[in-house]
Amino acid sequence: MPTSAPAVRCTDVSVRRGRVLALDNVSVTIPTGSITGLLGPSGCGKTTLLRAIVGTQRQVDGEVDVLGLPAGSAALRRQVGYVTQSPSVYLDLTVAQNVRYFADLFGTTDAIPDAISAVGLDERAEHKAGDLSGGQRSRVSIACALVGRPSLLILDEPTVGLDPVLRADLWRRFRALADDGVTLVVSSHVMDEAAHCDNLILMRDGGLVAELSPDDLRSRTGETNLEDAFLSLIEAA
Ligand SMILES: Nc1ncnc2c1ncn2[C@@H]1O[C@H](COP(=O)(O)OP(=O)(O)OP(=O)(O)O)[C@@H](O)[C@H]1O
Repeated sequence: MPTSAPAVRCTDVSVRRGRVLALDNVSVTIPTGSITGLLGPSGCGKTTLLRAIVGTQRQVDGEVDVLGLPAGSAALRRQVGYVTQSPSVYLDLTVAQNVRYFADLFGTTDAIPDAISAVGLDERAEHKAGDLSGGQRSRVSIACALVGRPSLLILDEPTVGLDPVLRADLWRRFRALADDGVTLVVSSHVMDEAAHCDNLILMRDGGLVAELSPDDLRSRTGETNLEDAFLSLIEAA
């Protein structure tokens, strides 16, 4: 189990977006070198919490510390990778050119082959992103984040729209990254993805429901199925 300082510590974080209290006094700790799943129904505040951690969310009340610095600090730009929900890739560039573009920004061109391999796109490296499937484009986005060799990788619903084989493959790759010491935070609204995570942050209506491991979730609720366990936790709240 990781013993170092947490990668992220959120303390009493609240965010209002328009008329909605998107985050309501949320405090969570994300351990280093592990996979943390951020789970909860659509609209519960997952993206807002990820944005607060990355430092792109405006008007955050409370404290968000990332790798020992306030979220959004300039020194974190090279250490935090963020993959947003919709793949942001240049469709007229090849996979390799997309990844190279980010590698040039980070000064890490030597990391290009590894980043492409890590998402299983070696054979597509010279294909235009516009000719790829939606799931493959998502993986190009992930490669663009990986090429900067981030210590903290934030992935917002990276497996949406992927078939079960690709999803399993991507989770294997996330595990390999965590084994290499990278901290991953992965959001999903599909509870069965929780089984791939070391720690879970469960949210509902902008609030924290629980912060625990999948095993603790099962034993606390007496449910083996994680979806049932989440529902049982909500009903008990
Ligand atoms: N730009 C915005 N202006 C006003 N309200 C917003 C804005 N973006 C999000 N919200 C609201 O904030 C709340 C939290 O949204 P958020 O995107 O964080 O949820 P989410 O859990 O990531 O949802 P999903 O799983 O559907 O992506 C929702 O009620 C949403 O309607």
